[in-house]
Parts: sequence; structure tokens; C-alpha cells
Amino acid sequence: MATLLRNGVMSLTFQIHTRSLSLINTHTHFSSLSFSKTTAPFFLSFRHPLSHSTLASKTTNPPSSSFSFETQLFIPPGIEPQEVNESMVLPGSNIVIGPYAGDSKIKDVEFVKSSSRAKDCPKDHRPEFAILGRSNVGKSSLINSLVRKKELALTSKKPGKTQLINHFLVNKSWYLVDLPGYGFAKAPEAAKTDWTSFTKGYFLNRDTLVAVLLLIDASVPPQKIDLDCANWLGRNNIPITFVFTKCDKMKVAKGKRPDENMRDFQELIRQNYKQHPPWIMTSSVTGLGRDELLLHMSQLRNYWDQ
Ligand SMILES: Nc1nc2c(ncn2[C@@H]2O[C@H](COP(=O)(O)OP(=O)(O)OP(=O)(O)O)[C@@H](O)[C@H]2O)c(=O)[nH]1
Ligand SMILES: [Mg+2]
Repeated sequence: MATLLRNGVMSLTFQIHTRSLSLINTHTHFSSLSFSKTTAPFFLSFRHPLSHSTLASKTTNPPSSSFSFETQLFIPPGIEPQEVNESMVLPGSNIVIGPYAGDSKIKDVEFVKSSSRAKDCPKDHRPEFAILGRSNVGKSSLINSLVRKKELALTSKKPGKTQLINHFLVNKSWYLVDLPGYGFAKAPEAAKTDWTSFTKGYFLNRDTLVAVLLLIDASVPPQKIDLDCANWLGRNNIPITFVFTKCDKMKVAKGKRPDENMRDFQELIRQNYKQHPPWIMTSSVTGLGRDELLLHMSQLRNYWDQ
């Protein structure tokens, strides 16, 4: 089923052309999103207007203009491209919600185990989502925010805190997996070497992996190591969802804003992906994208489960 999902979901990404989009001044809702479909229903894309004001509740000196960019919708199984309308697209993402989306509430979560090798991971065949990203990108914070527990997954200002594959069982039915961050130059030599072998082994051999949530820090420009990682996962047919983190951090005076960094990243990725993977903006500080991400995960999981 994992393979089916990989092929099925990824091949169902299309593009449509849209106009007249506008955003209300909140981080979670499009006020209007109207589609004007091209004659060929195969390519669905929409103009994605990302105003700085949609990304954070706190801004100091916001720039006066917003911008938009072309993106592709992620259309899950069970929907025809021509059925897509604005209310089906999750705010702050390219993700269309379909019939497999279900109860996404987290009622119960427990830490199960830490493994230092892929073959030591739980063997009960429950579906799982792996949280992957650079050290300090906010993996543990995202897990804590999803499950609404402050210190379930340890967070730290010191990069390299998470060194093992940590399994958390949610609602006694599926796993969230916290992985060690990559690209941490100061990690002990041994830990760096282990990361490569055990995480690659994990991705290539874990049949129960529904999708990798690849976290990308939206407060910094695109990083080569993130692009390399996305490309490696793509080449190995491992389904991913880009989760842009720290979208609350508005660096107006210095560097680009999260929405601009996110657009730059997507433009670089576009060259390598025929069909753009799902993506979503989040912040573990403001809760931006939390409910939307859980809903997206529910549809991937339910499709995998059937
Ligand atoms: N402003 C802001 N800060 C965040 C966000 N998410 C995480 N952080 C901060 O970023 C730092 C690293 O967060 P972690 O969740 O520990 O990062 P990690 O990816 O698990 O790091 P490793 O386990 O070392 O790989 C902490 O200081 C967090 O408070 C976010 O959405 N917004
Ligand atoms: Mg961590």
C-alpha cells in the first residue's frame, strides 16, 4: 500500500490557472480563491498570493506590497481535477482536501521507544510519518505543537539534540517519528556517520512510512543541504510533504521574509520535480498550519490504511 500511495498520490498532482485571489488579514484563511481552468485539465496551478500579514501575527515594519507566485495543487486520490474548488484547498498550502480526510484530532500520544538502528524500530505495522530536517529547523517543536504537549519531544537551542529515531504512538493507531537533524557540523564525528547510515536505511526499508514531513526553515534562504535532501528522497520515490517552519519570524530589515524564502525554495525544487509535492506553512510559536497539517496527514493515512 505504501508503494500505491507513492505512485497514486504523486501522480495525481495537476495544475490549473487561476486569477482573482485575495487574502484576508489572518494567518489561516483565503477570502477568495477563484479558478479559471485551462482547457487541459492535467495541469492545475494557481497564483498563490502570500502577503506578509498572512504569515505572522507580529510584524514590526511590514513591507507595503505582497506578491504571488505560481504553484501546483496537490490533489489526493478520490478527486477529479475539475471537481476542485477554493473551499477544498487548505489555507497556507497547495493541498486539496479530499474524501479520505477524516478525524484528525490527537487524543492520546505516548513515547514508545528510541532506536539507534532502523531494524530496531517498532514492528507492529502501524502507519508512520517521519519528521526530517536540518538541525534546529524545529522538528521537535513541530511534534510538540501537533500533539499539544510542551515537552514530549525534547527541544533545545543547542542543535543536534535529537540523536536517535524516536517513535511516538498517536491515538494508539499511528506513529510520529522524530529523527536526528542533518547538517549539524558540530555533532561528534561518530554521530554524523551514524546518521547517514541509519536514516538512509530507515527511509529505504521502512514499509510503514506513509510520508516524510521534510521541514524547511522559512526564515532563511534556501539551503543546498535541504535541496539535496529533497532530491534524494524524490529520487528514491519516498513521498514527501514540505513543511515550512518558523513562518512567524519576520526579518524585514535583514534578509528576505519567510514567504519570499519559501517561494525561492519552491522555484528551485520545481526544476527537479515533475509534480510538485504538497507543501504547507507552519509556526510552532503561533500554531499556524497545525490543524491543516493534521488534516492533510489524516487523508494520507486513511488512504494508506484502506
Ligand atoms: N520563532 C520560531 N522558533 C521556532 C519554531 N520552531 C522551533 N523554533 C525554535 O528553534 C529551536 C530549535 O527547535 P527544535 O524543535 O529543538 O529543533 P530540532 O529540529 O528538533 O533540532 P535537533 O533535534 O537538534 O535536530 C528552538 O529554539 C525552538 O524554540 C517556530 O515555528 N518559530
Ligand atoms: Mg529535535
